[in-house]
Amino acid sequence: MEVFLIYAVHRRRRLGRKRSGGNIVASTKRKTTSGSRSGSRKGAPAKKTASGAKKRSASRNTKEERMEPAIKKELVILVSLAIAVLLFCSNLHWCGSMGEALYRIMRGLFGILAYIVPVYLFLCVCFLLSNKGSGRAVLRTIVSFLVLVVICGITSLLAMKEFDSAMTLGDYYTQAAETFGGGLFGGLCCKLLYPGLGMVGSYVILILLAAAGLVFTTEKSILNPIQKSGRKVYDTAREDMARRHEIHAAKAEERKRYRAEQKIRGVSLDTSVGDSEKKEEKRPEKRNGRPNPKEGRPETADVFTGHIQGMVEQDGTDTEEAVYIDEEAEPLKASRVKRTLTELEALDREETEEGNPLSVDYESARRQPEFGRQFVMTGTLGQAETGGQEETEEVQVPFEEDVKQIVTANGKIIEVENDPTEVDPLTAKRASSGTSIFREEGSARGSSGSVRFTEGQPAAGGKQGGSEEQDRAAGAVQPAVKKKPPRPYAKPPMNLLKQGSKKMKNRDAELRETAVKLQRTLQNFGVGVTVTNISCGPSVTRYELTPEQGVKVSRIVSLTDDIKLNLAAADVRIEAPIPGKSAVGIEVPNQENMTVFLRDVIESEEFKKHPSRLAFAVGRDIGGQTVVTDLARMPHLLIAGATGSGKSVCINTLIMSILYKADPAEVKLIMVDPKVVELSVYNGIPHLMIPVVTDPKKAAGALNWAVAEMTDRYKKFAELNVRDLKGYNERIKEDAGEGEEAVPLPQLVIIVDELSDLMMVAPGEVEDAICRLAQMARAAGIHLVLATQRPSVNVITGLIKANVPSRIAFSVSSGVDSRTIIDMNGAEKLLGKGDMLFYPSGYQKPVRVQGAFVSDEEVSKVVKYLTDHTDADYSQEVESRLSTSSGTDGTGGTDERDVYFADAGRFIIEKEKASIGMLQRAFKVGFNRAARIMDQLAEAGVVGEEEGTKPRKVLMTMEEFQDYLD
Ligand SMILES: Nc1ncnc2c1ncn2[C@@H]1O[C@H](COP(=O)(O)OP(=O)(O)OP(=O)(O)O)[C@@H](O)[C@H]1O
Repeated sequence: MEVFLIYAVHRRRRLGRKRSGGNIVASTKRKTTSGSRSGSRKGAPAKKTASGAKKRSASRNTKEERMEPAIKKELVILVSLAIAVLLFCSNLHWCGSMGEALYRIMRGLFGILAYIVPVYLFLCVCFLLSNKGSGRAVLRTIVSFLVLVVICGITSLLAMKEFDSAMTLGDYYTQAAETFGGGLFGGLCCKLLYPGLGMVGSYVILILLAAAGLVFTTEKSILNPIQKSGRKVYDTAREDMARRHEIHAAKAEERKRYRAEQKIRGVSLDTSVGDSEKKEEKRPEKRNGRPNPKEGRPETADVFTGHIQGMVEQDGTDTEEAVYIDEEAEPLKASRVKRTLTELEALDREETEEGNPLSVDYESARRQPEFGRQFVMTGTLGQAETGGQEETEEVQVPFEEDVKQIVTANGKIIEVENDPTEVDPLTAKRASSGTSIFREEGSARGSSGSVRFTEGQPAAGGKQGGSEEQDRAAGAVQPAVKKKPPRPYAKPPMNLLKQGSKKMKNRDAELRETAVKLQRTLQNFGVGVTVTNISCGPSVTRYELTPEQGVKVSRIVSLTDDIKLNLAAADVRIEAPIPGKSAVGIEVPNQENMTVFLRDVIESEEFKKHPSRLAFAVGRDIGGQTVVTDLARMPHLLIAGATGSGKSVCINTLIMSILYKADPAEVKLIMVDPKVVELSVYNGIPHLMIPVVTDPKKAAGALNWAVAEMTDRYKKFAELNVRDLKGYNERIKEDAGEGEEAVPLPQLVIIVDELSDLMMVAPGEVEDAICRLAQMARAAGIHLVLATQRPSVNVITGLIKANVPSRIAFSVSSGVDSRTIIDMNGAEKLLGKGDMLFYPSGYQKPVRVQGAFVSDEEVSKVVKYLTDHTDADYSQEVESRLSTSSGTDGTGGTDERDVYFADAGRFIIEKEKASIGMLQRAFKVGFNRAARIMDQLAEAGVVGEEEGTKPRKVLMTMEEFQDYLD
């Protein structure tokens, strides 16, 4: 044991000494005291004294041993420093004759480098001392000396004018002591290299040697900094390039924005010289900022990317009124101006050929029946232009909504009888036979004549033109009487809709990370799964998991909350299992939602190639696939979801799909919007059968009309012995004789936004009509789309549900609501904003889809386009039926009061409380009937109006009520 202790102490001392001197001292001291203590314990004082002295001397010896090298080192440093300083001072001639001698030696050996030699020597000494015993340090020092020698050689070469082979090393020594040079060592290098390599070769070799020596001595690469600085230069260049790109893009953006801001600022076809001068003054302001205003007249209307720049010149006078229209922002105007400019070209050509501007006017006016609403303009030309003769002219002036007032260049004012906004200045130009018309809002430049406008018919063919010519010959104004043929349906252009960005963010890493997390989370709970597939949709990503053998699917479902917690997801929906796959789907919301723009879906092949006129661009599914369905096959659709979940947007996409796919002759729409604000925007489109119905009472009438129409259609089908609308339309086409035109029956879509409002007003009637339609209308080509915010059983009754097989569930607040809509949970986990469960008839399970998005602005643009290009074609028959049915819908009239009306009134007055539930219980009636009775009581003034959740006020006493009944 003792042996072991001694060994341990000894070892510690050795270790301590290795680590640091201080520690060694401490351990030695400890050892000494412990030794003395043990000695005293043994009780041998003499022995103790002797051994103590021995040990003290031993310790002193050790101390000395240890101190010696340190002092030596210090001494060496001090001495070398002294020598270095002495040499340095000698170089500066401060050290007398001895210093001079040293200086001469150093100059003789190293030449001009003698000044750095003292410093070099001192550094070498320090370096060698601190790396004592290291062979490599010695080698590096030697190499550094060689580097010094090589530098001396370079200095010699620099100092040398011509190489003198006769010079000895002694000459170099003495010469360098007096002049600039590399000294003896420099001379040695020159003598060795110069004869063989010449000046350049010697330089190259010496520089390379110096570089190599420096690299070896310093152990630092000299190429690294070069590389680094090269990279720096490259990076700076790249940054510069990127900045230039940015600036360029910003400029391009700015130019684009500027063009987009351009509107038609006016089109001047002025020809008078005086006016052209005035315009000269205006020009700089109008041109300001425009890109390259052209001079002279272009051959054709100049069309460049997204813009049209037209320039019109008359009688050789450059009027330089350019037309700037953003084709994207104002496609209607753009196309109109394009057309008008082409016509003007043709007109001017004809003017040149025939020299008769007036006849050209009529010809060109006749050539454009597509402007639709047209006017016959008659007027008297001013004296100045006609040379004192008064002339009456007629011209077809197409519709142009922006023009407020028209004043001819010569100061004529055109009075517009109908609506002054319906005049196109470009076409009006023709009226003044070569003189121009200048548009200026609210200003007139004197008047010497007037032009009167009367609403007329569009010129149709040569017949009309002929009569106009006769009229002109007679100088009389004849309003046209021919019935206006309907304008053909012009499908709205695609650029009215917004396009989504095609760029997809690379989310691979994120998806993989989530998949690993998901797998690990389930494994932590003892559920072994493997993620086999990931489908990344616009708003949700589905991870498909394959459970290991023996894992129950229900265990995965029960871990929903833990998955949510571990993935930090707002909500996850588990589809266990995915229909048709042996996998469980876990749907995790994306961090960033991607909007699916309607245009992208409408432009997809699926939609374009869809044969049905009722193709409905629904959106994109979880795999990013476009979902397009056929409303005719659904055949009725129920859309339900909480407020703000995306129902109205969905209805808008459905309507827009129809507008982009079907002609009004093929599909007609009836829209019911008790909320007033949602669908009223569509008023005026040619597909509408009647203006959007906003009165819930009329809505019941509209549904009843649809039932009557359905019955009527079935009768027609029976007459022709066909089964459905398709068969009927084919048959009448076949049966139509030559020259006869078959009028096919259109498909009819009835859209109700907010069914609950209708159910409140006329529950029985609405439910009956809906059920009858839902049961039978498919073959008659009548389809229902019902939307509601309240997925309660009072609104979506069992009957309605049974007869409306296709459903779309948007986000709802509870599983109960979800079950009311799609008979299963799931919609409560949706994210809102168009995230839907799409469950058309024929599907086994609902499919999660991100609905297409169309904004209100896009809808307004499309509607405006349609109202501008086609006429609304409302059915007078349906309208008149609705207006007569609104008062007798069976809910409000006193004749149709419920049999319980009087009893219910008395009951409520007695209880002094008016609640539908109370009536239900007291009279054992259903909610709808009780609500109807309550409405009748409110109408009679027995109870007040609904006040949200508060009960209605009771307003009559029993006597008053009795008086009322009497
Ligand atoms: N498919 C979609 N893509 C992106 N955002 C959508 C989508 N559908 C709806 N939204 C967003 O949700 C908002 C509300 O949508 P919407 O007006 O259709 O809800 P709603 O269910 O009709 O509400 P309410 O019943 O109160 O009228 C929209 O303004 C839009 O910002």
